[in-house]
Amino acid sequence: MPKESYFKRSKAHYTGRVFIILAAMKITKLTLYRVPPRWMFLKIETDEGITGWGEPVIEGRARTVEAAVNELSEYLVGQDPLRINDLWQVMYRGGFYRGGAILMSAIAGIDQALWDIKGKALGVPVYQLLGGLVRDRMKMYSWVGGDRPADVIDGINTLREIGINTFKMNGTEELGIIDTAAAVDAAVSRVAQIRDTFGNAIEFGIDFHGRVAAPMAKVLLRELEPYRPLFVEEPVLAEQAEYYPRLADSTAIPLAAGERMYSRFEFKHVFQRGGIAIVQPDLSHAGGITECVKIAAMAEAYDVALAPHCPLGPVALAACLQVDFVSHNAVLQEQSMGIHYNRGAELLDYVVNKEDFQIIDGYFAPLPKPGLGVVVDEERIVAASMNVTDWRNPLWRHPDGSVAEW
Ligand SMILES: O=C(O)[C@H](O)[C@@H](O)[C@@H](O)[C@H](O)CO
Ligand SMILES: [Mg+2]
Repeated sequence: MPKESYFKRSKAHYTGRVFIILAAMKITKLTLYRVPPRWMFLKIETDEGITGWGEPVIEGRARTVEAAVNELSEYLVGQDPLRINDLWQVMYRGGFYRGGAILMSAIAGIDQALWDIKGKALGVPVYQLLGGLVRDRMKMYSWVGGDRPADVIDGINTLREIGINTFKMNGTEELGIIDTAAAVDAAVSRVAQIRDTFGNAIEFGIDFHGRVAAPMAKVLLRELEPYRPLFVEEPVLAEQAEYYPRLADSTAIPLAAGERMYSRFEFKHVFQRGGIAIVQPDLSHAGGITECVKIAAMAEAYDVALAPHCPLGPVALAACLQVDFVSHNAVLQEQSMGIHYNRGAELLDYVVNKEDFQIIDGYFAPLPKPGLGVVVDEERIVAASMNVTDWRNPLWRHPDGSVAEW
């Protein structure tokens, strides 16, 4: 049992005349665990016996993020974990270079663990520290169809049996900058089949997954429009963000993006240019809770919805839900249960309080426990980290042998 928490101890010394400032809590150790299927958990320990957990990872580059977290820990050990804002600014600004997938994912996982510590020290869920609940439950969605979107109908039928009615799938397989009518027809017929089978009883987003170049995005959006997908995600790669407003002008389908943008300073250009109806920052890639609540607030000012990206593990999902429950514009939460990447471990395999992640009629309830609200099975994490292979995303090539976007 952790020693009496920092704040309780401090309160006990409030004499009415003087508040004896006790030595602040200190970070004592950071430990990383790479585990199947492709996740990495971070444990931050303190001298008060309170431990926080985070999930810093870039899928396929876990060891690179591990190195970044270890470099940041040189500063963090000995610091007060409750000074989250200052530590975030030091991690972001203190190394001169900033931003990008690796550094922002390292900061994200550390930030998640710091919020976990703070909530545990005060005995409240993180959402209470961010102003309390803005909703009573949070709508979620599930992946169907895998990398090469096949048998989506079976996948949808199976998940509907447990009350899920909102889905996401890949829109295409490899697609050339300019591709054929047959490739377009394959993408459209799959979506037509969903609407034919389920009508409006279900909703679905289509992830172009960065596989579609601007010329083909315009063609596909036009052909998909009659089937009214809930959104089209990453209609083009984030580095082609200048196309978002132009593509948005060509379609009524809401466009979504954000998993490959890593800070407010990237999202602000998207907000200013317009075109994106739903932003999808990833709580484990975009600087963590501290940064994503700011992105959510910016989005709300532009009447843009929030749907945090989360194909990862339970700590990342818990961090997403803490932001969802304080953000008025949060509309949908991705989660990785049954996702085609989860080979070797499933979403809740490392979680003790599985019941808190129950999906009821396609919704999550607020996580009730202090901190992020996830109680990890540390023994299982440590054991799994002993025998882990490095996950890599597939390398796709076009028929002519050139590299294709996966
Ligand atoms: O929307 C999603 O979940 C993502 O596009 C997801 O498929 C990728 O981020 C994948 O995790 C990269 O390795
Ligand atoms: Mg995506």
